This record gives sequence, structure tokens and C-alpha cells, in this order.
Amino acid sequence: MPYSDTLDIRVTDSSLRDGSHAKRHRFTSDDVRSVVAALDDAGVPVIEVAHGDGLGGSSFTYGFSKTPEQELLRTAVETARRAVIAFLMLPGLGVKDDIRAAHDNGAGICRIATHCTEADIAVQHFGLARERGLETVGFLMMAHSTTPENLARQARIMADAGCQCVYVVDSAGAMVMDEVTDRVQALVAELGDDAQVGFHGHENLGLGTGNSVAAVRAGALQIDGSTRRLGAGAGNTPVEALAAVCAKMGIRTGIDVLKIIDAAEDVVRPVMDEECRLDRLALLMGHAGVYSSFLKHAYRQAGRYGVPGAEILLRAGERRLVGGQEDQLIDIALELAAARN
Ligand SMILES: CC[C@H](O)CC(=O)C(=O)O
Ligand SMILES: [Mn+2]
Repeated sequence: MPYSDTLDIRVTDSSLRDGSHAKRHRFTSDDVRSVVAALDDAGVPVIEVAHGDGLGGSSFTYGFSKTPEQELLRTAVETARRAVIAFLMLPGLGVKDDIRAAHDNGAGICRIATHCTEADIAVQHFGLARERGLETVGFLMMAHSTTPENLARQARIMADAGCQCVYVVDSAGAMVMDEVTDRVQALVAELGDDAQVGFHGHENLGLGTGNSVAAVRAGALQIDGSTRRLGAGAGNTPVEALAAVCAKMGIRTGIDVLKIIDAAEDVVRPVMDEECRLDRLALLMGHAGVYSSFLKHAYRQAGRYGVPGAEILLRAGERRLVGGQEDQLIDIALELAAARN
């Protein structure tokens, strides 16, 4: 079944949220204005805006935002003519008042993210969002780290709480196509008509677009990407490539391929500090199953303690660190430094 009469899938662009990690949370209102205007003009239906770690993420642990998220959200809503503006929130980092404020500022989609085995902490947030008439999306992060069966059970918790689309989130960019297919199929089978299934990919193994196509073939109706891959780690599935691939495959996204290619080059690239590259550390994250958002933190601790960033990430993978444990990268760097002396 297609997403709607006119779209086979609905694409959400996360460059102004996942890309916040790559920008060290330094987006300005001007950045948001120019990117939203270009993506909206290219027909991107949903644009996500927030601190990389969601509303309330601005902190010592994750990095402080240059511009308050609610201000960025307001700017995005004022700029978009057709696109719906979405925000992300991790329960505990953000609180219910953040959802209320985002809704008051005109956001239309509330995306609640939890670790893939902790869906129960999102129940009250989905309830509030639905009460307020917001569309709801659930994010099961680090989905590679649990089985398809467990993931489907967690998706059921979200759907029962009022979540309308549960995403398989490949936070570490660690999944290959069959793993995506198995997980998306498990969620589709569990949720049936109760909720849609989505997929959020990262490029750490170079598979963002391929994995997204696998997800669509397995029944996903919502797919995330970031224009010019502006996201954590090696970045997200590039929206411009996804749109071009979908056009070739006859999958209707509603995105104008030529316009999004221009937006990537002329509007998003100038906003970026640097390209999101599939370099040694990013690839190691996919290989070792490390949270993409740890990349900049690993560089920082490697520089601070004079130890190899690759070693930090390999140990982080062995320890199966999850989001929120960024401070453990410091412990690992200290251990590595001590072992050298
Ligand atoms: C910390 C939130 C995280 O960046 C959400 C996300 O995009 C992911 O897990 O990939
Ligand atoms: Mn991500």
C-alpha cells in the first residue's frame, strides 16, 4: 500500500537535526531559513529541526546549542510553505513542556526516540502529543543491537501508546541490507494497520541509500535522509541520491530531483563546516556498531588525551555504549592514555 494517493513513501529530511551533530550544534536561524526554503521548494514533505540530541539536548554532555531550538523551530515554521516541520525528543533529555512549546511554535510532527529496548519510557510523551493533535513518530535507536523479534515487541509498545509510525533506526550505520529487511518486515507484521514503519539510515558502511530501498521493499512507508548527507558519523542517507534512485525505480517521493540536487550543492553545502565523510573513524563506527553521534566526541577526546580516535571507538563498540554515555569516551581515552605510560 502506498503512503498516500500521490506518494509511495514520505521522506523526512533530518539535516537540520541529525546534521546538528556534524555542526556541533551551531546552527543559526539564517541556516535554518535558507535550508528550509530550499528543501520546501524542492518538495521535501517533512523537515526535522532540533538539537542533534533532540529538544533539551543542549548541555555539557552533548554540546550547547548556538541558537535555542524553539527559535530554530519557529524560524522553520515561518519559512516553510508546504513542508511540515518535525522535532525530535529523547524522554529525559527533553520534557513534556518541550513538546508543548514546539507545538505552540507550529511544529506538526513529534518524534520520540528511545534506545531500541526502552520504548516504555516514551508512553506518556506519545499520549501528550496525540492529545495535542500532533502526528507521532517513534524512533527505536541502535536497532542493529537487538533482534527483529525484540524490536517488533518494542514497536508494539510505541504503537499502543499512540505512535503512528515506528522507525527502525540504524544509529550506528551498522546494518547491511538483509538486517534492515528482517527488522522492517518484523515491524510491519507486528503493527499491521495500527502504525506505519519507517527507516532512518547512516552512511558509515556506505549503505544509506541501499538500506533505505531495502526498507521500502520490506514495507517501510517513511524514510529519513539528510540533504548532502548532513548528519552524524558519515552522515545520513543523502536525500538527493534517494530521490534520484526512487525516481529511477518508480517510487514516488514528491521530491523534484533537479531542485534537490541544486539545494544540496548550493544551499546545504555552504552551511556545513565540512563534508560528512566516510573516513576511517566513520567507517569504524559502522564496523564496530558505535553510535554515529559519538564521532565528534571521539575526535575531541582523542585530541585532548593524545590517543587514537580509532581505539576509542573500537572500545566503545565492545562496551556497547548507548546514547547518553558520551562521557564514557573520556574514561576510555584516559585508560588508553594510562596504558601508554
Ligand atoms: C541522539 C539522538 C540520535 O542522534 C537520533 C538519531 O538520529 C539516531 O539514533 O540515528
Ligand atoms: Mn541519526
